[in-house]
Amino acid sequence: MTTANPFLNLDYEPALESLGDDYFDRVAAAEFPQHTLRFRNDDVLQQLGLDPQQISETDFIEAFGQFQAREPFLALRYHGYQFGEYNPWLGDGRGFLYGQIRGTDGELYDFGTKGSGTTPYSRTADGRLTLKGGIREILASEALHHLGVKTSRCFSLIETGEKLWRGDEPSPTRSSVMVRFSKSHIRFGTFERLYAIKRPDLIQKLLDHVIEIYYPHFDNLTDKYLQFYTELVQRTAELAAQWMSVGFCHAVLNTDNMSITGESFDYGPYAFIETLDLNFTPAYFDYFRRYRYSNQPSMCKWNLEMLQRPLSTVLSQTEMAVSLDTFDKTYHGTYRRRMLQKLGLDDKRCDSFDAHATDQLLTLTLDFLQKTQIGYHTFFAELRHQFSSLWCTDAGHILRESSLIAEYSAQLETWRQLYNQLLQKDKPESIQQRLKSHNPCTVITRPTIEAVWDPIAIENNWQPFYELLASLKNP
Ligand SMILES: Nc1ncnc2c1ncn2[C@@H]1O[C@H](COP(=O)(O)OP(=O)(O)OP(=O)(O)O)[C@@H](O)[C@H]1O
Ligand SMILES: [Mg+2]
Repeated sequence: MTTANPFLNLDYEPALESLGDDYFDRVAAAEFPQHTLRFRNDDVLQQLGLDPQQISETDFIEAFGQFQAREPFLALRYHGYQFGEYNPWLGDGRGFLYGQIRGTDGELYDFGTKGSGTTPYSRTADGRLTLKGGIREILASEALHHLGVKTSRCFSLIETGEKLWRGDEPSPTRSSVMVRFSKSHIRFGTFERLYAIKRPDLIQKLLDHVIEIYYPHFDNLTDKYLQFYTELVQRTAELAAQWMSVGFCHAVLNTDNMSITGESFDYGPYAFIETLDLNFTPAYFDYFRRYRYSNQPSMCKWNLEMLQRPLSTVLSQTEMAVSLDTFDKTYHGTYRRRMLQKLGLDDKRCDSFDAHATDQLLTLTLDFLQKTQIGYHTFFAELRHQFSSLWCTDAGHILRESSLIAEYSAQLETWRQLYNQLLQKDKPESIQQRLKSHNPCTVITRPTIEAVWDPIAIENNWQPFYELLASLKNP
């Protein structure tokens, strides 16, 4: 069918569909009573080579709210370990793969929905996404993206005019449908399901597909499966370090929420920390604090270990165990580099000359933030705003003007001396630039999200939300 709607004329590639029906169910989208476009991601349009000026609101609504003139929609099948227990009753219960499309970078991307209606995996639930849930996912993914975290993006959010009932939102609450733009919707749990149903043939076929598309540099190697697992370990360790440094707590690191590309996605009960509280646990239903802030690296590692079971049908578990052992080194290296950048230091130079001093500085900084429980983001924003070249010449000037730390100033003496020593070795302009690019002024802590949700809920005022989004672009 030819149409004027640019979304319907894109060259969708049936990459996953071509694997055959063992991996998904063909489903239909729900019909919604209303369609109001609340968010469109013009950055992503450009990534696809589309001119935002040429794309209208109607184009978005027809394609991603009414789901016109396109098929098949594929609800992907998967299982997963949820809070440590194996759950075979999962799968896309409120979403489907809408289509796969190449970006201008030559990479293949997925459009996947959330809130588009029931599927064979909805169990007793409604297949819907609340408007607030959609807004929270937009804010998380946009914030993380601009903080340099590898993440899925929201492509569109359309309010759909239904009333939904939820235990964790005042109900009835408003409904929406989202389209997400991600590297892949194949999850660790996609492999776990194939292992549970005893289909090693399908595991190998899917693995070949994953390597061909997402790890093509290994495609011709004889040990490509092991190379893939090793790189996935590294990508996941880097992702965990990215979350930890920006103070993000995902909150539901179940294996069905872990991407086979090492990208972050599924922003449900997540929260950014406000202080360096290692036990911070955003999900109220996480009774044992399994997914607390500080446990994220070890949970990612545990998930990678569970993935060894399905992969053991094509790979030696002993070799995978050796690869998994590289997790800690990659995690600590990435975390250290990112934290030094937050302190305005050149992480590369620190590696070569001052490894001991920088490690000590980092330990002192983290100890201070943990003991005092002063604002994590406020502290780093304060470095950004108060920095002056005097800090490089005289330790006494460091944060001297800061009311935030005034009462703790004495505790910071050793820290100041060490910081000054390391700052001396760099140009003030470079330090200032690093402090600026690694420490955002706006962080979407819970109060910040509530502050933009309230005007929407009370008087349908979207302005604060759009302003907050704009501020995330220029952290
Ligand atoms: N409202 C709902 N209706 C139907 N199924 C749901 C609903 N909410 C969650 N599920 C299903 O419950 C399981 C776990 O949900 P989870 O919140 O991790 O994923 P999700 O947020 O729905 O989707 P994604 O992981 O793609 O972001 C999945 O199988 C999901 O499809
Ligand atoms: Mg999920």
